[in-house]
Amino acid sequence: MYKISKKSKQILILGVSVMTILFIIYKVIGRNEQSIEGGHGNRRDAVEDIIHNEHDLAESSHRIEELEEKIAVLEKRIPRTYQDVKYLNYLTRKRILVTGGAGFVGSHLVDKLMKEGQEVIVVDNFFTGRKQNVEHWIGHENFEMIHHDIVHPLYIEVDEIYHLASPASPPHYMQNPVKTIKTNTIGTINILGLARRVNAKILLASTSEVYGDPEIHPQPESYWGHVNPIGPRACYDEGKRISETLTYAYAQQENMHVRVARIFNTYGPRMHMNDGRVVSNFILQALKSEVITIYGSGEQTRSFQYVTDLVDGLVLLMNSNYTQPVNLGNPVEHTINQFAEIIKDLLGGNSKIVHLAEVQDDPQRRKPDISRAKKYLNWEPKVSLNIGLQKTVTYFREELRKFKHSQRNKFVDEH
Ligand SMILES: O=C(O)[C@H]1O[C@H](OP(=O)(O)OP(=O)(O)OC[C@H]2O[C@@H](n3ccc(=O)[nH]c3=O)[C@H](O)[C@@H]2O)[C@H](O)[C@@H](O)[C@@H]1O
Repeated sequence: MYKISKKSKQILILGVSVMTILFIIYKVIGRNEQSIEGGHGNRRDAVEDIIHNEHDLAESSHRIEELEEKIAVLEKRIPRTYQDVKYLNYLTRKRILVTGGAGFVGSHLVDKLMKEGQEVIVVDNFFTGRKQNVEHWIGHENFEMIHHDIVHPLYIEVDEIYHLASPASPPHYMQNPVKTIKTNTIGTINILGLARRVNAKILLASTSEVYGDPEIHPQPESYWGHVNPIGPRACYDEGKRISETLTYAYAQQENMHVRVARIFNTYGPRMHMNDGRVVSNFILQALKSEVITIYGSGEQTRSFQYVTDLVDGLVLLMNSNYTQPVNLGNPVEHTINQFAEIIKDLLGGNSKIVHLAEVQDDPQRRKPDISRAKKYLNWEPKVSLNIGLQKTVTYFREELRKFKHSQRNKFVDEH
């Protein structure tokens, strides 16, 4: 028998093992190479897909741009209808800036000035103002809207300025007190600076809040007020007080034409649903059969004027020669308890009245002495509380309907 030596056996085993290992390594490398090649192929496909998609996207956005241009052209052909405006020739027509012109009061003033035939420029940062308040004038040749925050300087040419820009509802101005102060200090300086540069007459919308929690009743313009300078309302009260100070300082130093209106509680259509002031709160609560919320005892008083009375007064003041502050408000005074009952009676419904915590520094009695406005402007309010509230209720009913409709659509979209 052929005998294999022990050494040869070892060499043979070693050789077979090496061959096996080499074979395994070869197989593994081969597979990897294959997968690398395959990977390259997938990536190439993916890159091609991306290029293809980008091309599609570019083509689609180009097509969308084309369609948008076409829509714009077609829209221009649709005749828009506007409320009638008077025709004024270029000698009598004024260019009037309304800061805060998309707000509740501002937009009613814009309506009045537009109908008079003036050229109106609205400046608003839309913090509390809304485009929908003035959308019925968009596109009119006498109307222009600028999205601008008056804490930055503004350079335009105007003849008159109604300076209304500032949040006015307590929950709104307290929500961002620093912004409220900036608007009423830096913002007012910017607008006074603009008035000085272009020699425009300027009317400042001040407020009954400059009287703070008054110790004199009713409040005449000669009263200096009772304001807590570090309380939660101070951002607005002191903001408006410094606005008045600035206005008269500019008037004296720069020989400018100024007017100051101290506006008392005002209500009407276009108040925001979230305005938070008593008129909108009570009406909405009664319409929704929710509880009517009285802050504190409800024995504090207010005197409510309808917004169109106010804007009539603002325009009369601007056109007068009177330069001292003028109260604009309705002197018919009610306690908040009485006002809640008035709203309940008007709307029927079964809302309950509840008393919540009292608001800090809430003025306890407020009623304007309007003898100045009567004497110098021949102005007094015309719209009774009953008529004004009915118009406001009609507006809020419609707002609620639109809101419910939008909520229903939202629900349908989401499901
Ligand atoms: O409406 C206005 O024109 C004025 O509104 C506010 O002053 P305020 O009188 O405090 O206005 P509201 O928030 O409407 O409050 C009036 C009274 O009703 C009370 N209130 C308000 C809301 C509510 O839900 N329940 C309620 O009892 C308040 O505590 C306050 O005593 C602003 O600070 C003024 O600048 C602005 O000129």
